[in-house]
Amino acid sequence: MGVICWKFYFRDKFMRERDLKGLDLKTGSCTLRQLRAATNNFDSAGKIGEGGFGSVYKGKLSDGTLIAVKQLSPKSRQGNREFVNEIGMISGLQHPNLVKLYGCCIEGDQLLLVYEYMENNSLAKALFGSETSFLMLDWPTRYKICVGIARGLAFLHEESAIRIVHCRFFTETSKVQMYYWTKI
Ligand SMILES: Nc1ncnc2c1ncn2[C@@H]1O[C@H](COP(=O)(O)OP(=O)(O)OP(=O)(O)O)[C@@H](O)[C@H]1O
Repeated sequence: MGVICWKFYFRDKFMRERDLKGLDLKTGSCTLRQLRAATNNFDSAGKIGEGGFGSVYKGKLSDGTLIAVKQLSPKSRQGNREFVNEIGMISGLQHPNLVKLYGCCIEGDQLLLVYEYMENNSLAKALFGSETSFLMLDWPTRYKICVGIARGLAFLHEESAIRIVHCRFFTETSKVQMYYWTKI
């Protein structure tokens, strides 16, 4: 049994490394050590969400930049291949209404994506969250949020170098920055 697990582990690791080598990444890379330091060793107190890939942690780099670190869970419904696709697709995309990808980290069995931190978390939490995350949004602000989302989607669908159809769009997938600047 142990030998089979060992074989699968190394097969997965090899395939992931092979997939990543083929990608022309237009993003930086971070070390696991940097991200451990930034997130206080992935302290559960700093966990800000859970998505299809796994947990998301708030962190602070040594230069003071706030970041959101997505950690691929070994039990992730989405697999290594989707993770690699996400890096490949979004690493080259830039738009004011897309969350910036600062870099990624592939070390040992850890797969991590590092994004700009969005102060007000997800739109879902702003609209339907608990007392601490709920935001009182007036109609002009809601309108501004909708326009931001529409601009981001229009960019992905029609303006970016590679056309991307966002198939999983929910209030959870849009993030709200300070002053209600919305990004997807
Ligand atoms: N950049 C960020 N800044 C602040 N909070 C974030 C950020 N990214 C994710 N989060 C929080 O983590 C949660 C999960 O995000 P995540 O992007 O992993 O999942 P998702 O939005 O469902 O998309 P997917 O799983 O398809 O990548 C979000 O709902 C939000 O609460």
